[in-house]
Amino acid sequence: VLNPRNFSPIAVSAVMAMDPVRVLVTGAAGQIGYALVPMVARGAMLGPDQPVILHMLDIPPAAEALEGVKMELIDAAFPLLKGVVATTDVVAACTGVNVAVMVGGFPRKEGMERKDVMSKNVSIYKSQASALEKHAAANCKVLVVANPANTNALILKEFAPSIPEKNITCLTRLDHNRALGQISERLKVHVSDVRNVIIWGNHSSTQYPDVSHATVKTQGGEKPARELVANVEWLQGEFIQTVQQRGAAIIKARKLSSALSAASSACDHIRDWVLGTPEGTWVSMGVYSDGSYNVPAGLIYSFPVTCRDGEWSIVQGLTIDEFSRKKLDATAEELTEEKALAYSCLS
Ligand SMILES: NC(=O)c1ccc[n+]([C@@H]2O[C@H](COP(=O)([O-])OP(=O)(O)OC[C@H]3O[C@@H](n4cnc5c(N)ncnc54)[C@H](O)[C@@H]3O)[C@@H](O)[C@H]2O)c1
Ligand SMILES: O=C(O)C[C@H](O)C(=O)O
Repeated sequence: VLNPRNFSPIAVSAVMAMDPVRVLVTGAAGQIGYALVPMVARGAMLGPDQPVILHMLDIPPAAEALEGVKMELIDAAFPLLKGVVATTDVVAACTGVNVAVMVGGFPRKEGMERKDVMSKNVSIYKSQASALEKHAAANCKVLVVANPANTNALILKEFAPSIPEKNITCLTRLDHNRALGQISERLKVHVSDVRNVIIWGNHSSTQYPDVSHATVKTQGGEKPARELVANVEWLQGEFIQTVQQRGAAIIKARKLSSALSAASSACDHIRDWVLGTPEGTWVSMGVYSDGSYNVPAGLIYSFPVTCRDGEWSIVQGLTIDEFSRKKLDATAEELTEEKALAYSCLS
């Protein structure tokens, strides 16, 4: 995938003349898909100058709806959109894709725990892993959105051994953005002035939204968010629970899971991965653990990362206090259990 930030203005116009990037969205007839594909076609994912070809996959019962989404994409006359593949054939969907956003699956309904949806989803991810491995472009970047996102990504990684493990990630950027949003609401500051929150672990209610290193831009300079909030009880209680439970709160309110915020955060995730994170800013991504921060290796776990030249790196050297340590370990434990459960569903 091209990185327009590496080009001079003259070369950026050369990028326009280069090949479009092929972006796969699975579950494209669903509600996240419907919010996501226009964002991709408008350049919110890969930049305002990068042409794209959308590959949209869904299952046969959704084929007619998928065709309708394709009709709307044509009707919207997006200048960056150079083609649309709408299919129920996984091979056609995966062929030649540079970016794969895996949204397809069975969503959690009100009252369901995430574990309830696991068995329905891990078998989908096992079979789609093989299709991506065989047919996607070399170096395809994969983002798994469908829940259980971390464990689906892990299954995809395990059953697509020829895709580099660094290329398989899951979405915790929505949780990251939710944490930024809560701090901005509390302090009545603009959300873009808050940075460097961290989501550790699972995209579930055991995730640990951590503001220990977060800062807020003020007229007097950059200040620690903790100092400005000045309420440890709120930070260690209500704030964490609100972010952990936000997905459930949206389901309760909408009777559907979050869609526009999930789609927007998926664009943020890929954009920063491909184009790089701003200097001094990190974001949260679910990535394959290398044992950093004593998180067990071999899990897809959300860490603070910076991105450059299309590669993410885990931010190293952050101090972890005793409160945080317990939270990091609890969410790792849940992921270890999910991994075992996923394998038992597959066998
Ligand atoms: N990681 C996150 O932050 C996050 C946030 C919100 C939702 N989600 C998850 O994203 C997923 C999608 O949510 P949604 O609201 O769009 O659901 P949805 O039910 O509206 O859409 C899912 C789509 O996937 C399709 N699908 C089912 N099986 C498929 C398969 N094998 N291949 C391709 N497509 C398939 C369905 O037909 C449907 O069109 C859910 O698992 C949801 O829990 C994750
Ligand atoms: O929790 C869910 O299933 C919904 C989704 O993952 C979300 O965070 O909004």
